[in-house]
Amino acid sequence: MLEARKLSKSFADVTAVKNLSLTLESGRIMALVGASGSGKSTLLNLLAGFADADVGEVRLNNKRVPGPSEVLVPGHADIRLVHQEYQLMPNVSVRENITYALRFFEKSYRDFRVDELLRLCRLTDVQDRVPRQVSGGEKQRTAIARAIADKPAVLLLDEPFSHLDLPNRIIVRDLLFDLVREQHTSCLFVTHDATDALSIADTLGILRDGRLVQIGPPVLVYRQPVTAYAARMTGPVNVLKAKYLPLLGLPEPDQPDALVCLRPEQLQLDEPGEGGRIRAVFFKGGYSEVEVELSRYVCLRVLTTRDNLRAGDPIGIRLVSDEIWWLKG
Ligand SMILES: Nc1ncnc2c1ncn2[C@@H]1O[C@H](COP(=O)(O)OP(=O)(O)OP(=O)(O)O)[C@@H](O)[C@H]1O
Repeated sequence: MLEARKLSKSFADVTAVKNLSLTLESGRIMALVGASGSGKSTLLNLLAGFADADVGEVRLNNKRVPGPSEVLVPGHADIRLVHQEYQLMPNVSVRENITYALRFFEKSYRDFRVDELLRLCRLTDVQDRVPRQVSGGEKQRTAIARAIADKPAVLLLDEPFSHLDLPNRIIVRDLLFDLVREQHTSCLFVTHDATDALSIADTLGILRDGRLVQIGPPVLVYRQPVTAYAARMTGPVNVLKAKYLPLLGLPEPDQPDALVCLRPEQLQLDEPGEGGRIRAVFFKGGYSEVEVELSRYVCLRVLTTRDNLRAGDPIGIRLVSDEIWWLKG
């Protein structure tokens, strides 16, 4: 179990991580979602023992993870961090990059384990190529294979999906699932895009300005975000003042200036009502996202499978259910 206890870290006048605590259970996947500059990379460096915390500590299975100022070689034997830039050795093959991580093991085990890792990470066919001869997805899987070669307890990943196309994202997602299931590795990854995090993580945290503003099961964070920021970081959303709810057929609220969060799938297109008009239609494949102007001040996003809609068409909107989520800020 990896624990962060009240971690804080500042650089000059910037506090990158503020009083942050979290617990990563073994064999689980945690995702932390945050905008650029929210402290994601700094937190990973603290968790991996590559940066000294100003306050607080990191513990792995109840033992303190020392920072770089306390050890000769920074880092921890049971915690691995895969950087966004992969940091592979450029002049040796994919196979040798992975083998290097096992250089202290006997040759027979090393060969067996490298073959196993190549299979797990779907790299067998490109094992003899050097990094510049493989795709971005293959480079990243090489970095992951190297990181997990000697079965660390914890794998930390910085933006593992951000440079990948959809097929490669699915491969990495499946790889992380297999890792957790077969080797009981704990994974924590940070990302600015919650799309993959929602489907893969057991726990989803929202980072803002170095603080963990919310953490919980992805379904809960998605449906009950505490703030507009948490709502927006977890997917398309309509955030509006409660005083506009009567435009959707709801009664006047007691707190007109409170914010409510309506996911596009909570709304449906309806017969043209009073003044509703389509502002834009974005085709998304299996569905379209439609922006509907209900008034001068209210424009809502709605999902639909209808494909006969055009900007300018009059349209109405109704709520699929009366469940409205009120934001706290
Ligand atoms: N070595 C450093 N010196 C000074 N400031 C730093 C340093 N590293 C990070 N910061 C600052 O700390 C804050 C958090 O940075 P961090 O890189 O952790 O954020 P991030 O969420 O990973 O951002 P991104 O998604 O853009 O990589 C930022 O304001 C950044 O400018």
